[in-house]
Amino acid sequence: MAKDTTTRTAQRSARTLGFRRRDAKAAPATPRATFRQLLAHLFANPGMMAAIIAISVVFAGFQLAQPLLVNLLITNVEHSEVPQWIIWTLLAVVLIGSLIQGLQHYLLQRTGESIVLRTRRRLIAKLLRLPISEFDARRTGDLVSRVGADTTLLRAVLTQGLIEAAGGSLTFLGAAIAMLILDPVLLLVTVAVIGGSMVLVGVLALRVRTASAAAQAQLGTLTSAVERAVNSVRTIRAAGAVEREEAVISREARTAYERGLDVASASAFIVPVSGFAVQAALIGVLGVGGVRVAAGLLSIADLITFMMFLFMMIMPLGLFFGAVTAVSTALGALGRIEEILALPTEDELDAANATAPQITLRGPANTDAAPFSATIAFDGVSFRYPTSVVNAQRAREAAIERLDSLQRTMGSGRPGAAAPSLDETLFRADAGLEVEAPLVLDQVTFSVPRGTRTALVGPSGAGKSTTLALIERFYDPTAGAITLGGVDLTRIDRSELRTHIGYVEQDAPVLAGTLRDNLLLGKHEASDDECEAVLREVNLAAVLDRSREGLDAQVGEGGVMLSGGERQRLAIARTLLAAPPILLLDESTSALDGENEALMRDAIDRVAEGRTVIVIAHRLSTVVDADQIVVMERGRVIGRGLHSELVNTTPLYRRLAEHQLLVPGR
Ligand SMILES: Nc1ncnc2c1ncn2[C@@H]1O[C@H](COP(=O)(O)OP(=O)(O)OP(=O)(O)O)[C@@H](O)[C@H]1O
Repeated sequence: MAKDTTTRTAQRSARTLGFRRRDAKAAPATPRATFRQLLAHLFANPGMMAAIIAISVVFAGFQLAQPLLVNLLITNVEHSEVPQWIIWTLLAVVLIGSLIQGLQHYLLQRTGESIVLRTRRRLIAKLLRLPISEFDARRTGDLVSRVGADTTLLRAVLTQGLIEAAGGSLTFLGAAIAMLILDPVLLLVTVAVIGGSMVLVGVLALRVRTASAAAQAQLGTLTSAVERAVNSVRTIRAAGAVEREEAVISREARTAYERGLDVASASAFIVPVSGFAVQAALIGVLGVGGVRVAAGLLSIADLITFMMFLFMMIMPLGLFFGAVTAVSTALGALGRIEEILALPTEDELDAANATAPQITLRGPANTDAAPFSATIAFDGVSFRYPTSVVNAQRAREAAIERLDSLQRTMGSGRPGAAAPSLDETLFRADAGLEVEAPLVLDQVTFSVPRGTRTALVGPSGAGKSTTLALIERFYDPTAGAITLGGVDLTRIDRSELRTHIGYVEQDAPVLAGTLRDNLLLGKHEASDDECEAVLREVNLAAVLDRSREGLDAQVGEGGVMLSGGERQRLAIARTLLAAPPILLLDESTSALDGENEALMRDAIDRVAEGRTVIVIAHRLSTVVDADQIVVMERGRVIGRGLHSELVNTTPLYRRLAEHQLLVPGR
C-alpha cells in the first residue's frame, strides 16, 4: 500500500512537471546510411533522372564548344580576319547554354522536391503503422524531426550536391579530354595538384559525416524538448517552471549550436584545401604553359583555350567538393530516415509471425457469436511489455522519484537549492538501466458476454489499461489467448478487428480544430445530422448550442475550450459515429463535478444500449449497475461479480467502495 502511494505521488509529480510516458526515452544511437541507399532515393524516378542526364549532356556540349570557338577566333585574329559566323555562333552557344542551365536547375529542384515528398510520404505511412511499442520506446519530437529536418537535408544534398556534381562531371571529363589533346604535359601539372587535394578532401569528408550525424541527432533531441514544453505549457506555467524549462531547452539549443560548429569546423578545412588546389593549378599551368609557349611547343591560342578548359574543369570540381560535404551530411540524415523505414509495421510483423491463416469476420462480431456465447474472453492471459519499453518506463520512474525528492528539498525552503533539470535527471536515470520486464498481467481469465456491460476496477497500476490495450491489439499476450466470438484475436486482421471495437483512451485526445473535425475522425463521411445526433446522445447538446457556429465551433489546441468531462464525452461521440458493436472506455481519472459526473454516467448508460461495453471505472458510480465487475490487483483478477456480491466477497473492492461512495458531499 505504501509503495502504491509512493508510485502515485511520483506519477502525480510527473504530471505536474509536464512529464509524459514518451518523454523518458534514451537518445537514439546515431545511425548511418550507405551511399547506395542515397542513390536509391535519387533513382526513385528514373524518367526524370534520364531527362536530367540528357540535359546535362547537352549542357556539357554547349560549354565545351565555347573554348573551341574562342580558339578558332584567336587563330583568325592572328591572321587579321574574323569571320562573322564565329562571333554569332559563340554568342548563340553562350546564350542557349545559359537557358539550358536554367532548365537543368529547375528540373534539379523539382526532382529534389519530389524525392522529399516521396520520402516524407513513406515515413508518414510507416510512422502511422508502426507497432505501439515503438512509440513507447522512442521520443515523439525525434520522430517528428525525421519527417521534417532530415528529409529537408536530403533534398539539399540530392539537388545542390549530388546531381549537380554528377552533371558537372561530364563537363569535367570533356574538358580533361580536350586538355589531353591540347597539351598532355600541362594536364599532368593540373592532375598532380588537383588529385592530391582530392585525397585530402576525402579524408576530411569522413570527419564531416560523423559530425553532421551527431548534429542531426541533437536536432531531434531539441525538437523533443520543445515539443514536450509546448504540449505541457499550462502545467509548466502553473508549476512556475518556465525558467527551468527555458534553461533546459536553451541548453539543448546550445548543444545543437555546438554540434553545428563541429560540422562547420570539419567542413571549414575543405574550403581552403579546394581553394588552394584551384589557385595552385592556375599558377602551375600559367608558369609551365608560359615556358612552353616561349619554347615554341604551344601556341598562345592553345594556352588560352587550355586555361578556359581548366576553368571549366575547376567549376565542377568545386561542385564536387561541395557534394562531398553535402553527401557526408546527408548520410547522417538518411541513416535516421532509413532506420524508421526499416522497422516492420504491425501488419508486416503479423505476416511474419502468422502460424495459422488469418480469419475474416463476417458481419459485426456481435451478431456472429451465438446469442449467449462470450463476445470477448480472456483465457489465462499473461503479458509483459517489451524489454526496451520497460527500460524506458523504468528510467522515467527513476527520474520521477529523483525529481520528487529534489522537489521536496526545494519545497522545504532550503535557500539556494538548485532547480532540477528534467532532461538531466532523465538521462542520468536512463544510463545503464537494463531490467527484465515484469509480468503486468498474470493469468487473467474472464469473459464478457455479448451486449453486457463489464467494469474493470482496481488500484493504479493493476493492469486495467493494459487489458484494454490487448483487446485493441496494441500488444499481443505473452501467454494465454484472447478470443472474440470464439476466434483468437491474433488470427483476425488488426484493422478489421478495430472496425468492431471503439476505444476511448483515458485522456482521450481531442484535436485542435472544430467539433466537426473531431467527429469526422470517427467516420469521415458522417452528415451534420448524424454528428448532431451523436453529440446529443453523449449529453453534449449544450456544447453544440453554446455558440452560433454549431459544429464549426473551435475546441482549441487539445480541446482546451472544453471541460475535462466534455472532452471525454466528445471522444466517446467520435467513437460512436463509427457504430462499433464493442466499446472500450478508459474513464478519465480527472475529477468531475457532480453535474458532469451525472452527465457522463447518463451518456455511458445510453451508449451501452445494444453494445458490449468494457469500462475502466475510476468512479464507482459507473460500476454499481454494471452486469459484471472485474476487480484487478497487481495484474491478477481477484474478484468477479455484481457490486452487491463483491462488497461482501472481495475486501479490496469493499475498501474502494467505502472510500468512494462514502466521500462526504457526493
Ligand atoms: N507503455 C508501457 N510500457 C511499459 N510499462 C507500462 C506501459 N503502460 C503501463 N505499463 C506498466 O504496466 C503496469 C500496469 O499499467 P496499467 O496502465 O495497465 O494500469 P492501470 O490499472 O490501468 O493503472 P491506472 O488506473 O493508473 O491507469 C504498470 O506497472 C505500468 O507502469
